[in-house]
Amino acid sequence: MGAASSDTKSISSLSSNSWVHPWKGFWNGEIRTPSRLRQLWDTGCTVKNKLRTSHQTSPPEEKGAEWTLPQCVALFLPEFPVWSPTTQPELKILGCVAKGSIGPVLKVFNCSEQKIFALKVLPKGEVLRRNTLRQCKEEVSIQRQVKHPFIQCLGESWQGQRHLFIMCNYCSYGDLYSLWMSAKYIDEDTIRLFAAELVSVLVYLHNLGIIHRDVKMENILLDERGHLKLSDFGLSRHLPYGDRAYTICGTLQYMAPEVLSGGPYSHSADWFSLGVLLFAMAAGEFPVPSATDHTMMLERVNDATYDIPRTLSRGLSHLLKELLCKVPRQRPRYLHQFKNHIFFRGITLDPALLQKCPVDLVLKMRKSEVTIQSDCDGFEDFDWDLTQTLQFPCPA
Ligand SMILES: Nc1ncnc2c1ncn2[C@@H]1O[C@H](COP(=O)(O)OP(=O)(O)OP(=O)(O)O)[C@@H](O)[C@H]1O
Repeated sequence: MGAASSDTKSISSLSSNSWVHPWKGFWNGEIRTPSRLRQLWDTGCTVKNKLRTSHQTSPPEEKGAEWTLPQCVALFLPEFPVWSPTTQPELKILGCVAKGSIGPVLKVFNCSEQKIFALKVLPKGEVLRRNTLRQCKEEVSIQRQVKHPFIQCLGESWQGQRHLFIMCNYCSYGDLYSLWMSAKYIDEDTIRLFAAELVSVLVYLHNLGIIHRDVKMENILLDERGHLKLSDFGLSRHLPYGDRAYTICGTLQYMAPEVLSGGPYSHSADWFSLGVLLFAMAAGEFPVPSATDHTMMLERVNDATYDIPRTLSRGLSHLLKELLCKVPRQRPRYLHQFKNHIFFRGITLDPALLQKCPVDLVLKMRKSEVTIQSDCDGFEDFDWDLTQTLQFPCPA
């Protein structure tokens, strides 16, 4: 299949220097809550050591006293609650599915539910160092809000001593990128079905006022019936219709020119990314070769004429040209525009009906199940027994 993307890592323009403030606050600040978690932190200790020694500094038992919740817990609430020992599921690590940008994605077995899940592990220190706390909370809050057959919805999220955990259903057929790399050819019927599923997802998200900002093959998982699940809401945000965003973020090869130039941009940037994705699936290579930074990438996108292979149908060629249009407001974005589009003639855009269509290509390629590595990127134990270690009531 086509050329591999040389730069498919998600980027964000958030300054790497700006971690200083949240990190400082992490140690110094106090958040007043009526919790009994108090006096946990002695200046200069590591998070781990502090938690280990916390039982030696038991809080007073005065009734009505106001207690201090340590920032290393409070900062991540309420999106990442602390679970009490009785509600913690027993998880067994089966291996590492991928090394994510901040932490690994693990395959775990939930012994109580007898079911396999994917678990994203985010080290708290790394989240703060990269100044991505707000983004992590937004990721969870958006994934909790959305319910759609072609979206990877959130199972659970919680925090431990040093890590944040985000648990989702496990997709055993991996992601669209692996399928694209291993398939010699993706037929137009399969592309149409995938495109229809993604159109229904993006229209749904945009109607909720959510922009995904990282639509790419690696972030689209395949379920056991071969249907798509849009995942990784790590760069998503709430953006009410009519509002504009300015952060340069996403994955270079998929970014719309208005994102590469620093905005203003809106939901239509997601439609451009879909255009790049469909082009790559149909043509076997990306419309524009990857550059090393966003300035060079912008130059390339601005100069691009898009050589759409003549072998593609008229409908698909039209759709690609429209989605890859450099003028954001001229890209299609409403459901009726897609419903009436020649490429979608004869196919429904109703997610419930789409789910019933078989995806032969994926089912034929069942063998290409995800390879699991035993090396879990340094992650060894679930340090989530926060309340057990502290012997205090759970604040969440
Ligand atoms: N529910 C899941 N089931 C199976 N595999 C998954 C699941 N969630 C994620 N993965 C795998 O893990 C990879 C990384 O996941 P994800 O994109 O959510 O993490 P990330 O830290 O944001 O990584 P990146 O920054 O590289 O996108 C995915 O490309 C996919 O291959």
